[in-house]
Amino acid sequence: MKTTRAYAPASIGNVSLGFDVLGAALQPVDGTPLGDEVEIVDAEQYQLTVAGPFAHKLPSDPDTNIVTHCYHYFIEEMVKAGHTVSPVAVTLFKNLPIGSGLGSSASSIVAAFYGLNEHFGQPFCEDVLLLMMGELEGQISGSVHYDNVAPCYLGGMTLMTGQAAPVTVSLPVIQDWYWVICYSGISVSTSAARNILPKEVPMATALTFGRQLGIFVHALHSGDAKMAAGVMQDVIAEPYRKSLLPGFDDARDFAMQSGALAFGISGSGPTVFAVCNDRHTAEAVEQWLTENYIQNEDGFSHVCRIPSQGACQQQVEE
Ligand SMILES: Nc1ncnc2c1ncn2[C@@H]1O[C@H](COP(=O)(O)OP(=O)(O)O)[C@@H](O)[C@H]1O
Ligand SMILES: N[C@@H](CCOP(=O)(O)O)C(=O)O
Repeated sequence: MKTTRAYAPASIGNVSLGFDVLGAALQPVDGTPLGDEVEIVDAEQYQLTVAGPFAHKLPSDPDTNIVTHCYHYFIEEMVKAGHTVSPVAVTLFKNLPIGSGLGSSASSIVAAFYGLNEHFGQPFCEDVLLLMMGELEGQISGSVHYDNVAPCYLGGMTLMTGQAAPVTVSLPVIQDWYWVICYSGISVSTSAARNILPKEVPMATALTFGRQLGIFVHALHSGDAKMAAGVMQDVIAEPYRKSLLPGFDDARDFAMQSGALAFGISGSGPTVFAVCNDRHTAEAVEQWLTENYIQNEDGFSHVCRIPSQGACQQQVEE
């Protein structure tokens, strides 16, 4: 019986300066896995089982789990494309907290689509899979955005093109940077955090957004870390969303005074991230955030790098 196991990492959406168009995959430096996993096995009929530390926070009806939606969508597309299909049973290992700002739904979606594509012999190419992933992410958050699914699937830091092919391009990353992330333990719904944003932005904000994104991409390509960090401010979402994040301003003040190069909200929060030049500063910021930003036993923090690999297959235990 064929079994496929797939892992898809956590990610930072927006990265402060690229609302909905910029994202980065995450990998803790200590090697701890930080992402959802799926195991897919040939079966008589479709069935979803959930396991893992955050499984109990998922909707109890498997039909409302995003992984089930991914399965039906994938199978429909296979049939439309003339492929033969056979049912599978899926186990989702829900390792990422829901509503955390770490691309939790994206991680489940990417693990499911990537795993199914591998299981069925890669019927779909990268861009087609990405379009499917974005579509499903849109069903959860209320609008299609690729800033979590793209880095989660492909790894690295990715910039969305707004085109069907390529959906995304990979940016160079500053290899020296450490990315501290801290999840406070509370849940913030992405769709609610989108609804509090104004539907239009003033001209001055649009000009700042465009300038920052252009300069950031230029700085990454020329390896200018100082210039890149200098434009990592969120003029679109953070001014509104930080009211949903208790302790946000204190956390930013501490991180910046401690030598962090940038600080912001990961996705729609409540996870925050700090960019640091060296491991010592990163560990000091992580320790402070652990002691002061975390609000309950679900919270955690990690010092991370941006991995070049995104979703991957894992060895199946016999
Ligand atoms: N496999 C899944 N992973 C995460 N959320 C899921 C999953 N299946 C269904 N959901 C539902 O989707 C919504 C995800 O909320 P959202 O705030 O977008 O999470 P996140 O920002 O962590 O991706 C929640 O209502 C959750 O119950
Ligand atoms: N660009 C999106 C990113 C949401 O990320 P999540 O991890 O909170 O789902 C947004 O800012 O709404």
